[in-house]
Amino acid sequence: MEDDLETPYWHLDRPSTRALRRLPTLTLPVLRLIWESGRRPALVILILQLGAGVATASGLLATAAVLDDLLAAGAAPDRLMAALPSLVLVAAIVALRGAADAAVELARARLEPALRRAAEERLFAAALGVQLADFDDVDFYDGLHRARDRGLFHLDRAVANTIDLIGAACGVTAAAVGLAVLHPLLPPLLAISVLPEAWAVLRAARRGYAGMREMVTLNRRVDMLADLVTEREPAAELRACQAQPYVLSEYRQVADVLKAKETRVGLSMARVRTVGRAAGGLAMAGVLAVLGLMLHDGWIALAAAGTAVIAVRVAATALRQLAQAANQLLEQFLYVADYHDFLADAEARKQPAGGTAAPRSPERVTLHGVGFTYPGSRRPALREINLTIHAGQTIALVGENGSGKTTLARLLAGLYRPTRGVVRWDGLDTAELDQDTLADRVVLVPQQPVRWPHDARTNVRMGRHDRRDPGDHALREAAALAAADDVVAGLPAGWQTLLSKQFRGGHELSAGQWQRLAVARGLFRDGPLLIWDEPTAPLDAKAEYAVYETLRKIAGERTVLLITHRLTSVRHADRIYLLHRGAIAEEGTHEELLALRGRYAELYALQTGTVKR
Ligand SMILES: Nc1ncnc2c1ncn2[C@@H]1O[C@H](COP(=O)(O)OP(=O)(O)OP(=O)(O)O)[C@@H](O)[C@H]1O
Repeated sequence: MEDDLETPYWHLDRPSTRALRRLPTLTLPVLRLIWESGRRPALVILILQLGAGVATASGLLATAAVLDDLLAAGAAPDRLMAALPSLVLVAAIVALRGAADAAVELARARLEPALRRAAEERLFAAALGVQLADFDDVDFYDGLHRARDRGLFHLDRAVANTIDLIGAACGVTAAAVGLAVLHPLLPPLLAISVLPEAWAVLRAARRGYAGMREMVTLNRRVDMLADLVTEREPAAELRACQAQPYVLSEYRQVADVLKAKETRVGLSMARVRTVGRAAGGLAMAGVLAVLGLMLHDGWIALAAAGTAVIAVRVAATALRQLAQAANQLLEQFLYVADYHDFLADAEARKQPAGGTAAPRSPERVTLHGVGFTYPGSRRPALREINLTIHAGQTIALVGENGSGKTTLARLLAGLYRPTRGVVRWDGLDTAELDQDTLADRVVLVPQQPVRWPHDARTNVRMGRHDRRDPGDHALREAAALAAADDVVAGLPAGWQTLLSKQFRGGHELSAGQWQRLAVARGLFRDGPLLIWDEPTAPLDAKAEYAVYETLRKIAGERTVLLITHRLTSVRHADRIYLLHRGAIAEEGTHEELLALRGRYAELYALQTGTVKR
């Protein structure tokens, strides 16, 4: 198990040091995103941070003036009166700084949601813009999930940290400038006083970063287990298999290793910080001693020395914040790099828009020597497929599990592009057709339809969401033809019933009821080429009969491609293709295939109980 944890099969994302090296180049896209999504609040924040820096520097100088007046010779009331204007100035600057900090908070409240929204939309648009085959590409899929689950989250925090970083940098600079004005020797003294702690913070950051890289895969495994334990989908089977103890023990194995690693890294970071703090204390004592000497030898006035002590403390605090923000940014940029890599990858995969419009209602769909291999697979899922479908025909695809039926249906629907050969619509290569118009002509009712977490109406209308349907006539007709009207009639709020148990008031349907809605969705979509992939598998006999009646009614007006394991349902098809291991093994009408006495005849005999023993 330990070995499995170190080199696990679920280790898809290899953590790398690239983010560290790419830090400068990664900052640019983040800044661009800030600029594009929240220019005004970003500018306000920048100006306010600079203003706060100037206020800090002037505050220090005004403090020096106050001390100067207070420490001058003369009666105490006179000295106080002399210091009063500078005191008022210090108070005003402190108030201004406070106001600037509050205004930064307000601007942040505007910037961060705007940025999150923009980043999310980019990710969604990129994911929606790629082709189906990209989702079968493990690298792409993993990149998408890293970008979604961690990239977005850390992008948000990276922006917050960038703001803190700028604020802290302004604070350090302001303190250094204030000190330089008091005496040119003071900024180097400041540097000496903060160096040990800066070293410690950076060193601790590097250890934390290295530890985080080690733990990426373990955390990923815990995330996977968390999904398994908390999601609704696996909940039933997990319990039915009584797999709870197994899942919990698997969690413990990973979590124990994770805990040990986290503790080791945490302790090591704490040790480095403690050493840094101790060294920082010593350095500060040294600085104070040097200040004392300067004071003793008359290099610096008492008031300036007092201010210098305040300035060094201000700078040390700001520097600590700066190092902390930089430290967190190092980690966050690793994930931000994932986000940007995903966007770049999706952009490269995006299909160029345009091309010739697909025929409105193709007369002939032909496949010439078509083959298809899934990304990352060695064995082709389809080989040398040659077939022609004429308008108005009903074609059936049959064959054993895994023989390639769904893959072929998706190729015909234009969802996959052949890796060999060509698909033509009326002689036109579909790869060169405008993909939007191609998709527009196709209706696909898939094997596992989406259960849209919306109301029943939207579930059906989603087939063609922009279809105008005054009075819901088409909606009701599609529902009646798919035997989905009964389902809707039984819902507590009819068409308005929310179909998702994940939300309050949601209603759950049975597998067959969902399937009826999916068939209704396909009928509502309407189009010249209908592809039905196992449309009736979970349906009861009555609903199945209704669906096949509908199919028979619309056959002739539409071209229908039907995939099913129930051979009795395809007897009337104009042509039946039997797939075996990705190739067409037999083809013909039902009678021709029976006469062949091959695989089809054997399967048919098995299903109808007429098999000879
Ligand atoms: N997303 C995928 N990535 C890689 N290989 C896949 C993918 N989907 C299917 N395959 C493989 O392609 C082959 C054909 O699968 P396909 O789903 O087309 O079969 P099918 O005939 O529709 O099966 P069934 O009757 O079980 O629905 C199978 O060997 C399967 O393992």
